[in-house]
Amino acid sequence: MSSSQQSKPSPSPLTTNEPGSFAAFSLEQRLPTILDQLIQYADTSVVHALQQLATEMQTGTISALPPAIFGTLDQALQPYIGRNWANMPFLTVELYFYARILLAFGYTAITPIDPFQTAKEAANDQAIAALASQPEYCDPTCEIDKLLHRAVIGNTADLSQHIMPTHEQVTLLIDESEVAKKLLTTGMQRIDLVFDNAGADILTDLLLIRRISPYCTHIVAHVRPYPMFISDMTLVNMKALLEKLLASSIPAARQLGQDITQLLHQNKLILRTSPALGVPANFYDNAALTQAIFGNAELVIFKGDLNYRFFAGDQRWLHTTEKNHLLQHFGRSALCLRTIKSEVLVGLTSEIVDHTRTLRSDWLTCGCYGIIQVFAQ
Ligand SMILES: O=P(O)(O)OC[C@@]1(O)O[C@H](CO)[C@@H](O)[C@@H]1O
Repeated sequence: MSSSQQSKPSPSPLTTNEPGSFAAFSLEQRLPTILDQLIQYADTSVVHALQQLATEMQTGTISALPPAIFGTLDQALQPYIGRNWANMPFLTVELYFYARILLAFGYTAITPIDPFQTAKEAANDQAIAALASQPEYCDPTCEIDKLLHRAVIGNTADLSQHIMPTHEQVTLLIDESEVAKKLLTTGMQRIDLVFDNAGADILTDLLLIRRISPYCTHIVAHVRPYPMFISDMTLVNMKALLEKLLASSIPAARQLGQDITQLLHQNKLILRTSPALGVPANFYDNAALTQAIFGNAELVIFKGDLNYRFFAGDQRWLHTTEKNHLLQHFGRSALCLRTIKSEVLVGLTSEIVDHTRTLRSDWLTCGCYGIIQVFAQ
C-alpha cells in the first residue's frame, strides 16, 4: 500500500442527497415499494403506522428511536434527528427505515415480531427443495472453489432488491477463489462468517461451512441482531431452517441439517447474534469493534453486499483503491463473497471498471456482477 494511500482521508459516505445515486433511488422508489408491499398484507392496526412512515419518508424528518431495542442504533441516529430523509447517510437511513417498520409491527425485545418471516421461510423452503437437483454442490467432498462460486450465485437471493438476476446472469469481476481456497485450508484456529440472506444464500453458506469445517478448529457464524433488509437471517430464522432441513424428505437436505447440527453440538460451529451488525458501523478502520465481534479470528468471510458495506464502510471509494488499504486496522484477513448491489467496491483495475461500465451503466447495483475477493494479511 502506497504511503499516499495511508495518509488519505476516508472517502465521503453514500448519502440520499446525491442526485442519480442508488441511495437517492432507494429513498424515492425502492424503500417506498417495500413499504407498499407490507401495507398490502398488514393488519389494520399496523397499516396506519406504516402509512405514517410512508408520508414521513417523503416530507418528514428523522425522529428518535426508543433506546436499546435495536442495540445502539438509537445512539447512532442521535446526530441526525430532525434531518430530512433526503439528506442522510445511506446505510444509517436504511437501518432506521427497517427499525421503524419493526416498531410499526410492535417489535420489542420481548416481542421480536418478524414481518419478513413468511417471505424468508418461503425462500428457505424453495432453496431446500432445490437441493434435490444439486447433487454436485451437496456432495460433502465438493470442490471448495465450486462452493465459493455457488455462494456468490446464492447471494442473488436478496428480497430487498428491485430486480433479482437469475443464476446464469451473474459474471464474476474478481475471482480469487484459488487464493481463497488456500486461505481456507491452511488450518486456522478460527474463521468467522457473517451471514446474509435466507434462501439460496444461507444454504450455500451452510454447504461451504460444512466443507471447510475439517480445516479449522472453530467457525463462528454471525446472524443479524434483528430482522432487516427483508431477507436477512436472524437466530430465530436459523433455528427454523435447521429444523426444516432435519425434517426434509430430501436426503441431501437432511444430511446437511444433520452435519450442521453435529458441528453445533461439537462446538466446532458457533452461531452468534452480533449487535454491531445492526448499526451503521464499519469494521475496516474500527479495530476495537472488529476485535469485539471477531475476536481472534484469522479470517472473516463477509457474505453479501450489505456485509461488504459493513466491512469497507458505506462510502464512495475509488473502485481502483488498493484493496489492502482496508487491512490497516482490520488485524486479520477477509474474504468477500458478493453479488454487487451497491456502489461500495474497491480493488478493481481501471480496465475492469471502464469495460464493465460500458456493458451496463447500472453495473454496481444490478446484481449481475459478483466478486470473490481476498484481503490477505
Ligand atoms: O446484503 P445483500 O442482501 O446482498 O444486499 C442488500 C443490499 O445491498 O441491497 C440494497 C442495495 O444495496 C441495500 O439496501 C442493501 O445493502
